[in-house]
Order: sequence, then C-alpha cells, then structure tokens
Amino acid sequence: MEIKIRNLSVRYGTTKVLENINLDIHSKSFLGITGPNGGGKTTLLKTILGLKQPYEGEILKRKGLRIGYVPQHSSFDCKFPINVTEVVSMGNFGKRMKMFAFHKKSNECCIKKILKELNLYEVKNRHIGELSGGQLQRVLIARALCLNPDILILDEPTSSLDTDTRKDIFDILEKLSILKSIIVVSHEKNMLKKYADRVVCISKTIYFDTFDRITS
Ligand SMILES: Nc1ncnc2c1ncn2[C@@H]1O[C@H](COP(=O)(O)OP(=O)(O)OP(=O)(O)O)[C@@H](O)[C@H]1O
Repeated sequence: MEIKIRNLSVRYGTTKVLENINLDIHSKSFLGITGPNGGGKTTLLKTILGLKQPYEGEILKRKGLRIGYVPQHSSFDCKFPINVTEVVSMGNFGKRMKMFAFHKKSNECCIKKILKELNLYEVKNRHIGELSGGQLQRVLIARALCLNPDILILDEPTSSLDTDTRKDIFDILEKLSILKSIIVVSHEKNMLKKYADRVVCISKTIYFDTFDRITS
C-alpha cells in the first residue's frame, strides 16, 4: 500500500470542500478521479501532495514514497524562454537543489532516456511555446518522471486535447502504471473506464466507486 486516506475532511475557511474521504492507493495501480466542477478533486490532490492540510482525518504515506505531480498544462507559461530539455531538467532540482544539476552525466543520461520514452527526443531543443498541446503535456509528464516517482499525480492531463492525443496520453499513463501508481483527475469518464483499475467520483465525498480490475 502506498497511501491510506482515512476520514479526510478539508475546508477552505469554514467551507467544507471534502468530507469523510477514505481511499487506499495501491502500488502499481491506476486510479481515476472524476466528478462535477468544484467537487473537490484538485483539493484532494493538493492535500495528498501536502500543499493543503487536512481539517480532520489523515493521509498516511509509505516511508520514502516519492510523488511526482503534473499540473494542468494550461497553467504553464509558454512565453517563458526555455526549451524542452531545460523544462524536463527542472524535475531534478528538487533532488539536488543545485542550478546546474542537469549537467551531471547521470542526469543527462536519465533525461535522454525519458525524452526518448515519451517521444520528445526529436523536439528536445524546441522552444516550449512552439509545442502542440499533446507535446507540452508529455514534457510536463517527463519533468515529473525525472525524480523516478513511485506515484505520478496528474490534474486533467487531457483537457483541451483532441481525441487521438488524449488516447496517446492515456496510453503513456497505462505503460507507466506497470511500474508506478498513477492518479489521474479527469472528466473523461470513458477513458477512465477503459484505462483505470478503479474510478472514484468525488463531490465533497466519494459517491460512486468502481473496483473493476483492482490489483493489490
Ligand atoms: N484556495 C481556495 N480558497 C477558497 N476556496 C477554494 C480554493 N480552492 C478551491 N476552492 C473551492 O473549493 C471547491 C473545490 O475546488 P476544487 O478545485 O478542488 O474542485 P474540482 O473538483 O477540482 O473542480 P474542477 O473540476 O472545476 O477543476 C470549489 O468550490 C472551489 O471554489
């Protein structure tokens, strides 16, 4: 078990946003989270990441657990003068906290491998503002993979992408879930049904839960 969420409630001020959430995140599983706008999905991710504190209950994480986070690609500033390799390399800063960490040989090899795996090697020197939505999403996934996380958390990774590109992103996530746990917030219910082991619907609390192909 990677994460246990027990009786979790979260508030903004006096407003209850999440109430009595109980959820287990298993190793090498694919969890889909869906639900209406404002239902608390992003708040749940932020609480798992430690960016928001529980009001009640707790989130228990396995000791040494590494979590990677992929924010919505629309939140990334594409005007910033930086290329694909530089953005992916930013994922290493958390580990070494040194500006030039990515010049080290081992990091260079690791970044090259990730760029190739995510089919980004051909565009490695391209300015970030010159990428398609799908390429940018893959860059953000690559950046999160730099620290070799045990869990990869993604917030609406396919919003505003076309159908084929959405499928590409979910195919990548499915491959990654062989070695890591994946948690995806998405409104794409059909994609979640097809790819996830488990899908939970959240509107303040979990009101719908499927355990189709759960692995432990
Ligand atoms: N920093 C904040 N301060 C106060 N209220 C907030 C804050 N962030 C979110 N909220 C409120 O908490 C509720 C849940 O928001 P959240 O972003 O978690 O929902 P969501 O399910 O991810 O929505 P969406 O599908 O629209 O992205 C909403 O009513 C939102 O307005």
